[in-house]
Amino acid sequence: MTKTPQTLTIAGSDSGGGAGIQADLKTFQELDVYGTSVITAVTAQNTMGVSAIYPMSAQAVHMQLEAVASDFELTALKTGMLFNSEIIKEVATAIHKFDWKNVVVDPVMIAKGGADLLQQEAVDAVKTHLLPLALLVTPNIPEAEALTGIPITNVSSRQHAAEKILSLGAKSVVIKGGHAMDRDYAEDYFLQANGESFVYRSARISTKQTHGTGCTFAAAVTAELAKGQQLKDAIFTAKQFIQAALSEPLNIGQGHGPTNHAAYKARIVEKREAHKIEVFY
Ligand SMILES: Nc1ncnc2c1ncn2[C@@H]1O[C@H](COP(=O)(O)OP(=O)(O)O)[C@@H](O)[C@H]1O
Ligand SMILES: Cc1ncc(COP(=O)(O)OP(=O)(O)O)c(N)n1
Repeated sequence: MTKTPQTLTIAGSDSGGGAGIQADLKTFQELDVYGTSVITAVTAQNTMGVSAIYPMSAQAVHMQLEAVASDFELTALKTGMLFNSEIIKEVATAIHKFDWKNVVVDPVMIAKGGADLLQQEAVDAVKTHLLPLALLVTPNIPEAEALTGIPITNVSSRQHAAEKILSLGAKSVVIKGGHAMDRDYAEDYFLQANGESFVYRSARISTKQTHGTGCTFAAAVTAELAKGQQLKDAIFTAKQFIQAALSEPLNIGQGHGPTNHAAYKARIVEKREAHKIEVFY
């Protein structure tokens, strides 16, 4: 009997359900993998912003990691909001100890409303302890700039930043283009250590319902890796997943509403020419 692929998200809880652990588990479910979770922080959050953050102790994170490791056969995992360097070190130690593969690092730093989801002191810990363990790192443009110190203003600086992230030890990187609002497309740039690169481009959807796009994208890549997909195919599926999730808004909440995780299964992207994903080499 074939086993359901088992995955893990190590991230913060979003009480509004649009990002963090909640977005990850919904994405795992929609893509037919079993999701486990290690909660690093509890945020009081809704579509209008983050009003409080309660980080878990390193010991609480440690015990959750041990519990998951002792019972599940993980074939991929992702990290999201890790908040401080103590938690980052605990997570890195577990990845080493349990020899977990297919590690997707979403270097979450700042929420849409401006709240710090990673303490400033912890940026170096992400670079030193986590990036060398990553099969894939998925920064948005501001996160890639913070990791590299390179302002991303054009295709060439984006490539330069991606190269610098690989030089920190990650095996591959995708710099997501959601923040390049001046374009009528949303373009993600992928580069891996052997020099191979791809650009994934879709039409930019004009919507306020964008809360949790980054978490959902990284969770979709993780789910596909857990099923044994090649990295570049997993990223393609994730791009389709987020395009569908953005194109069928739920219109929930008064601020930046959540994306619609259920839309991908309805195969909306494949049916609409305007929502096709183009891949450039
Ligand atoms: N308005 C949009 N239309 C289409 N795709 C988008 C839009 N905004 C973001 N995306 C896609 O969502 C994913 C997450 O990107 P981004 O918003 O940059 O990350 P984050 O949520 O971490 O800031 C990427 O695949 C990006 O191309
Ligand atoms: C608990 C928690 N984790 C991560 C985020 C950031 O999510 P992201 O997908 O980058 O989306 P936005 O914050 O840009 O909507 C979060 N807000 N909360």
